[in-house]
Amino acid sequence: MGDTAWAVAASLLWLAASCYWLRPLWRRDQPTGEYQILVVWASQTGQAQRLANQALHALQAAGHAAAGLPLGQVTPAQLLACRQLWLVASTYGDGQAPDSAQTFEHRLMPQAPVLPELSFALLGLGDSQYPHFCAFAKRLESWLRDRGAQPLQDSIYLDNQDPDGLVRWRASLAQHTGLHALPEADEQPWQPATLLSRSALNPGSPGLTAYHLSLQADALGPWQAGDLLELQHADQRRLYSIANLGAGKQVELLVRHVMKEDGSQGLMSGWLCQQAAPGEQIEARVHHNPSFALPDSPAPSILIGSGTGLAGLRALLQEQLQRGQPSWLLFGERSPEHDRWLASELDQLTPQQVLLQRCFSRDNSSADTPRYVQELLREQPERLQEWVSRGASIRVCGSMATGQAVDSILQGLLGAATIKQMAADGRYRRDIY
Ligand SMILES: Cc1cc2nc3c(=O)[nH]c(=O)nc-3n(C[C@H](O)[C@H](O)[C@H](O)COP(=O)(O)O)c2cc1C
Repeated sequence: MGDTAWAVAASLLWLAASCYWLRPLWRRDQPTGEYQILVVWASQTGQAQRLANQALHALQAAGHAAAGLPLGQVTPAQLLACRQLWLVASTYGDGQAPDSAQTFEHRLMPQAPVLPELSFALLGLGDSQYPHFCAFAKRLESWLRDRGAQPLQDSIYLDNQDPDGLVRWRASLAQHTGLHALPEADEQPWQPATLLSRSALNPGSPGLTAYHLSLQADALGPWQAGDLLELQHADQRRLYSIANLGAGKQVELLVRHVMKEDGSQGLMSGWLCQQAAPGEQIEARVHHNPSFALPDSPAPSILIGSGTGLAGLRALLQEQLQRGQPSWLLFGERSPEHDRWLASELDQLTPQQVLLQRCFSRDNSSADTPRYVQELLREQPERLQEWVSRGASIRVCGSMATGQAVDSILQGLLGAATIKQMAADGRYRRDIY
């Protein structure tokens, strides 16, 4: 093709892309959905999704034509056609929408027409220890009110799964569905799990010791990579990322032995990492977290994390190995001598199976050596582009600080729009804590 032909082709492409992005998203003449009631969730780690599913089952059991879907998949036509919206939304990051709902907030919300025929009930999930409590759910509420939608009741903002708020939400569901006995929350029953083995992952590390634990749990039921295990002991409950695939009856965790500044230890981690002897039992149940699972269609994956964030990434890596798909694993810890976690297992994988890159915050070998995973990533923009263009999904697991630093590098290297689109498509997900 000559230069002129290239220029014409490029202009046509640009015009088509502009028309796509600038097309009116909210049109009343679009084909309408068939459901009068929509139950919609915006969830990062599955809790909002579980509560929304419970609401959906209640509405369906009462004979309503209701459909459930994640906020990121709601189309303008569906919202314009439906009469009642039940919405459960968590807040993530620093007052942000969960990753999968970001496109909805930034692209669809600003363009919405008035919705005076719509009624809504909203349940916000959050934690008041964060400065922007339930901020995303509150933005959704004021957006709906601005658009003329009518609240069915006062919105409920749940602080850390506060039981009173949950009772109010269940009561409002019962009132609107006409059902007296609501289906129980979509929780798994508690099951006994026996501690089988415990080994230190980082003996001699300048950081707190972390352990690789294995628990026998015959009645636990299946789980998939990305799911979490909730443990209950002495009135304490904690959620941990499951570190292995759910084929057998043994569930593995990577747990840091938490020591507080006053010298006391974390109650659950103290029990798991020190007090419990092999053979002792604890109660456990699986929390499904489908949004962190890998997309259904096989593709490469980029797994980024630090510390015990390796747990969730290891389960995903095992799934990739089973699928015969390559992974790029970037793992950060403290000491190059003592923090090569799971080295005997990871180092024997072939470069075709996993491109393994470690970095250490206390690595003094040279001033230029990357110390954090975000620095490792920043050094390799071409490789990142190439993996993403091959359809790779990105999963980030670890501390909030790591998650945010990686996010800003990814936005810088791939562009904010690409990251938003990848989040909406399930190709970019974070499990950070
Ligand atoms: C990394 C992280 C950031 C969070 N940020 C906020 C926040 O800014 N405001 C808030 O109210 N809750 C915040 N939360 C609490 C979650 O909204 C709360 O745990 C919720 O139940 C999660 O629901 P989900 O599993 O559906 O995502 C945060 C939780 C995590 C793990």
